[in-house]
Amino acid sequence: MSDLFLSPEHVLQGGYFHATLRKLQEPNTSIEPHNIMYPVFLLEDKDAMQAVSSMPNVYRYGINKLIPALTELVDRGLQSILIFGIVETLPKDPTGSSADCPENPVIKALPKIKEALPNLVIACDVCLCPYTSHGHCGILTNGAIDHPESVKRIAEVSLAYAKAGAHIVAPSDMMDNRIKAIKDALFENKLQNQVSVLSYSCKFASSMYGPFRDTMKSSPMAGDRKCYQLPPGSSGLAARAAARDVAEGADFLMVKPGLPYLDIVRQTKDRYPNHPLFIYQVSGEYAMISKSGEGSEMEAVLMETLLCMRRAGADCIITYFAPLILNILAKKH
Ligand SMILES: NCC(=O)CCC(=O)O
Ligand SMILES: [Zn+2]
Ligand SMILES: [Zn+2]
Repeated sequence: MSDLFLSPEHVLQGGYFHATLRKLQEPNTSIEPHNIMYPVFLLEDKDAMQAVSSMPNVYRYGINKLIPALTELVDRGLQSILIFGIVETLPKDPTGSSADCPENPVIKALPKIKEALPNLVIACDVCLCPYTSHGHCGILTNGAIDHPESVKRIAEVSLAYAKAGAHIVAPSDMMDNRIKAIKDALFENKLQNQVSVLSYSCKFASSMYGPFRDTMKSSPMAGDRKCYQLPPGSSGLAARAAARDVAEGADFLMVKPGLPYLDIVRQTKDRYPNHPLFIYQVSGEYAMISKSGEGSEMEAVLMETLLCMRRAGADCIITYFAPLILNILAKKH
C-alpha cells in the first residue's frame, strides 16, 4: 500500500455503508409504540378542553373529551398513558384530601377509560402537590416535610388509584421509603399482582419543569423542592435512590428529566439491567425541541433524541410528543 498510514483494521466505514447494516449497528434503539407513554392532564369539568398556553398542542381534558382523543390515538397505536389530575373546584388543604376523595377526577375517570379502551395501560401519577394548599409534594409539620405522615399519605393515595383500576401507580413525590409503603398497601389489599409500581426513582430538582407547573398550578406557595428532589449534579444520590427503590420492590425505575441526564440513565441501566427503565422527557425539554425547527426538521431532532435515550438504556419514554411520534412512525411504515 502506498499510503502507509492507512490500516485496514481501522476502517470502520465498511461496516455501515448500507441502511440495513446501519440498523445492525444501532441495536436496541428502535422506537415502537410500546416504548412511548403519553402524559395526560385531566380536569374535573367533564366537557372541558383547554389548550395549555405554555405547551403547544397539549390540552387539558375533561373525561368526555379525553376518551375520544385517546380512542383516536389508540387506533393509531398508543399503548399507555400517565394521568395527572387537576382540581379547580375541589378544595386544596394541608394533607391533599382531594387526591383520593370519591370526586377526584382521576378516581372517577379510571373505570370509564378502562371500559372504553380495555387494552390501554393506565398509569397514575401519585403526588400531593396538585392537591395541597401549600403546594409541596408531602405533608408539612412546622414548615418541614413530615416523613412518616407523607409516606403514609402517598401510600393511601396510591391504594385509592389502584382500587379504582390503575394498572400502574407512579409516585413522583420523592419521599424516602414510599415504595415499600405502597407495595405493603397493595399486598394488604391483594392487589400486588394486579398493579405495578413505577418509581420516579431519580427525579432531579430541575429548572425544566416550568411549563408543567403552569399547567398543573402545582408550584409550592413557599420554598422549593430541593430537600426532596435530587440535586442535579449528584449521580451518587441517584445511584442510592435507585438501589433503595429496587430493594423496596419497585417494578420500574425512572430518570427525570431525560436528555441532560443520560449519564444517569446509563448508570441506572447498567446497575439494574433487569428493571425496565423509563425516562420522563419533561415539559422544558418539550418546549426546547418544539422550538428546534419547523416540520420535518423538528421531527428529525425529536426522533434522534428518542434514539439517543434508547441507546443510553431507556426502555420507555414518557413524552408529550406521543401523538406526533405515532404519526411519524406511521409515515415510516
Ligand atoms: N411529576 C410530574 C412532573 O413533575 C412533570 C414535569 C414536567 O413535565 O415538566
Ligand atoms: Zn409533587
Ligand atoms: Zn412532579
